[in-house]
Amino acid sequence: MHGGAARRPLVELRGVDLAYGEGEQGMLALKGVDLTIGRGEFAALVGPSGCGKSTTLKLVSGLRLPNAGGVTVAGREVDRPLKIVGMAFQAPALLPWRSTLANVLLPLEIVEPHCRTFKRDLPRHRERAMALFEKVGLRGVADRYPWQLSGGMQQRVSLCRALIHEPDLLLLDEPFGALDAFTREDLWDTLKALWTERRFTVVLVTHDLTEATYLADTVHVFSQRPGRIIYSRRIPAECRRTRQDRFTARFADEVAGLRERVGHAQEHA
Ligand SMILES: Nc1ncnc2c1ncn2[C@@H]1O[C@H](COP(=O)(O)OP(=O)(O)OP(=O)(O)O)[C@@H](O)[C@H]1O
Repeated sequence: MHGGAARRPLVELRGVDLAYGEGEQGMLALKGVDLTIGRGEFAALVGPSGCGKSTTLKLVSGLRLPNAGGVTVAGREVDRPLKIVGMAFQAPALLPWRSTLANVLLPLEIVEPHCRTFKRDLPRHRERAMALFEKVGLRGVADRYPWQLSGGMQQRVSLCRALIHEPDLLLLDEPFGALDAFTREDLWDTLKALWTERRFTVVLVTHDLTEATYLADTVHVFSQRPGRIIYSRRIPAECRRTRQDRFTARFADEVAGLRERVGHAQEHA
């Protein structure tokens, strides 16, 4: 089954190969990847280490171009880095000499077309950042520096920075991987609330099958390298409404089913 096929697709990969390096020195990271993600969908990419999940995000964002096949976002072929995406990674990568607010406003300050009117629009941007802070539980931190914040707070700031320009597409590469379990689970709910309200499209790379099952509409499992998608599973809505849903037999079955597929991919290297 291919999740999102029923909705208007926002992201499409068709027969995509991607190699790092050239000729005999080259290494094929992805081979024949087909993936469709519907507008407003929350997709998770899981699979064995090194199977090409992060590489897939690089292709979607235009940081890498495929050696074969095509990548389209919103119906247009991706042939250069996209400006309509927000991105967040495992390391929050905040600039230590900038306040929290200045970190969050950075994309608006440097990326076209926002940078042209940044000064003029600053009051509006500030207001939007404050509303985001409020939403993600970061009240009162605007003037603090990143090094004055906990790891979980820094990751919340990174999420705000990824969302400040109201992107249609949010790409997340293990954003919760380095956090303790309690903070991670709080952030799941923060992200879920933001997504439920705004319905941007999300592509989340994660090793955590509980996280994938709780957050995503559709989970895609990659094979061992060279990666391709070997299984796509639409997660029933009743598994991921509230945090209590994570403690149900239904949820456990979903996670177990995915674990089996990932295990199978690992065995068939
Ligand atoms: N810039 C690069 N140059 C050369 N090889 C690379 C580069 N980036 C990734 N690779 C290789 O491509 C393969 C896929 O990497 P990628 O980071 O996409 O996998 P992943 O599934 O995200 O891995 P993990 O789950 O361990 O984070 C790996 O073998 C990796 O070593």
